[in-house]
Amino acid sequence: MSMLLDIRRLSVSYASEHGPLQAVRNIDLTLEKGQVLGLVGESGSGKSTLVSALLTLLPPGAQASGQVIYQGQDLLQMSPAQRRGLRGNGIATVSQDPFTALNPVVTIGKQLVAFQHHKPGSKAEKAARALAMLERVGLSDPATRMRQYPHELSGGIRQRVAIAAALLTEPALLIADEPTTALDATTEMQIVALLRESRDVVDAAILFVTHDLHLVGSLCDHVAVMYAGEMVEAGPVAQVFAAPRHPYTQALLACDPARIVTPTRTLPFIPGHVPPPTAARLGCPFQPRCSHAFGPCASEALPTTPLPFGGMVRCHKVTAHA
Ligand SMILES: Nc1ncnc2c1ncn2[C@@H]1O[C@H](COP(=O)(O)OP(=O)(O)OP(=O)(O)O)[C@@H](O)[C@H]1O
Ligand code: NI
Repeated sequence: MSMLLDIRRLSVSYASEHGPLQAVRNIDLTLEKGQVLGLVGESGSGKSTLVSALLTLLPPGAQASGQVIYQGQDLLQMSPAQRRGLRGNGIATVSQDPFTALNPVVTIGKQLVAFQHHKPGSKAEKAARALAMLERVGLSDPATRMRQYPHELSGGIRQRVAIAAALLTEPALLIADEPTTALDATTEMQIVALLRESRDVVDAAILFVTHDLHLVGSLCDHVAVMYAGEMVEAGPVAQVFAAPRHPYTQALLACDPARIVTPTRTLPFIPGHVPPPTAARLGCPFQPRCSHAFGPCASEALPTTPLPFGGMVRCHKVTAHA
């Protein structure tokens, strides 16, 4: 497999009255062609900030440093024009709220044709492709859907249309940031199944952002775990789920409702709080909540330990026992 995305020492800070908010801290992350990577972490861990940085969509006042190398080019160094070209032709996104991707006053059909603006072919050919794609994402009566407006569709159908729109651009990277949060559990599983199939429709890598480890298990082959802006563990899902090394990953897995009794849609619960992004940081961010914490955890910079099958973990306890 070849490298598609190579994030190196990425840090992002937002400006605030109380000084800079360090939302993403020194993250290394890679994504290979064809991989489906789940990015997990509790609310506020910096997942969406990382996604905004790699889409170069950070708000004014935010600062990113490091490198985001996509198909050999550093996105952080590209001109806005270069990035626009790329976004239409390489990276596609599906967000939590498909309304943000769809224009409320234009029919679905017209929008799906417009999404292909940089692709060759006549309008009629593009409309035919749109129709076929709507069928492919599992919509009944796609011809009627083409004539409808976004508000005429249910949330689940809108999300399918948004995925169809993304796939029509034939992306090499599909980024889905909590695409199922607004949906009921049944529709959620249907959308996850659809995303799983999408990797065959186009030859895309998928970055799937969620706080739900259960969804990661059913969709992803790799997982990266963030905590308070830092990457704490990453690796193939099979390895990480079978033998999580970081106490935070262990706690998240232990809290996964699907692994306990009947699945619920509540967030995992670990006692304590995520440190605020304003805090100056020494040692491990999880230390105050960690039952395994010892000497160096509160004061010494986190070591990175490589794991078999390309994984890694950042934990003093792991290094001490290595
Ligand atoms: N535009 C912004 N300005 C200032 N601070 C921000 C901004 N966006 C996010 N933050 C802060 O950055 C930190 C990381 O937020 P982010 O949204 O990236 O986390 P997340 O992991 O995506 O959380 P969630 O699961 O809730 O979506 C949080 O402390 C958040 O309050
Ligand atoms: Ni988010």
